[in-house]
Amino acid sequence: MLIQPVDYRDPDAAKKFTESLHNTGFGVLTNHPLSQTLLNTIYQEWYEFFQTDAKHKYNYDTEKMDGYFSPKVSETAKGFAKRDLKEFYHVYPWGRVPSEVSNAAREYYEQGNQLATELLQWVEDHTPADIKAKYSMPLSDMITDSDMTLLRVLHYPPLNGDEEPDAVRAAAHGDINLLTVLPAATQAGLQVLGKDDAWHDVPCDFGMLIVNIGDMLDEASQGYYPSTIHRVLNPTGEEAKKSRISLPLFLHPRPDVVLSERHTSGSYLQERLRELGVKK
Ligand SMILES: O=C(O)CCC(=O)C(=O)O
Ligand SMILES: [Fe+2]
Repeated sequence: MLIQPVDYRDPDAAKKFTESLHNTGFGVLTNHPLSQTLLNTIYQEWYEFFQTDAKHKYNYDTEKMDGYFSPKVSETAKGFAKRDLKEFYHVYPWGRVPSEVSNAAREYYEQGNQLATELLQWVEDHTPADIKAKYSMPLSDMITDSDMTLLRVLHYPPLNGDEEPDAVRAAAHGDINLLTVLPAATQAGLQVLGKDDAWHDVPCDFGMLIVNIGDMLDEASQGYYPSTIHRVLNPTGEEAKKSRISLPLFLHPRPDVVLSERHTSGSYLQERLRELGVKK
């Protein structure tokens, strides 16, 4: 399976990009409008933040889910026994941002949310009529005034060899939300499970933007846009001595939005968070 990067400036970008999402659950954009300077600032200052004990002042709120998730509470992917080798911080528009970092993450949240909104419109415009007829409302309306979209700043620490056997940076999982927007991280490692049942590297050259479908859009589109399983591999050799920082933005609808006959966005999220072991 080859995920073919699409140039955001191509007049046919929306068509090519949504075809890729339909066929693979993933799409990759080049020449996207997100500021690389802003991304570099975030990678640098949050890397430094994760090196300090200050992070513990912001331990995550078990109800609202904003704040810092240490490696001890980090997610266990559905069906796995070992926790992922990662720590992360959830930024919500109404939530806490550490005083140790600048406003860059909030600025990026705005930019990322705007682009995600445009890409969701592409998805909607290229949904076949029979599938579209089953959306409870236009996709763009599902996110209007939503304050559930979250920016996750992820730090995968260097591996020192005493990790539990079988523990990986991110075990195979699908995302919960509608769409995920993920700028190329500071290191390779992201792979997607193809229809051929083999793992494939996701193109991740510097400056690329990776977008993938989450379970909520899979549910609402009855699988037309498939949520695809992905993982982050442990690096080896010299790469293992380095941290990896990545920055997924998870686009979420309002909790009251009806996704399907079975689920609202709210009921779906609560079920999935319990499965991940981060919520009781
Ligand atoms: O770090 C990455 O490249 C991907 C992270 C991811 O899949 C997630 O947090 O859901
Ligand atoms: Fe993911």
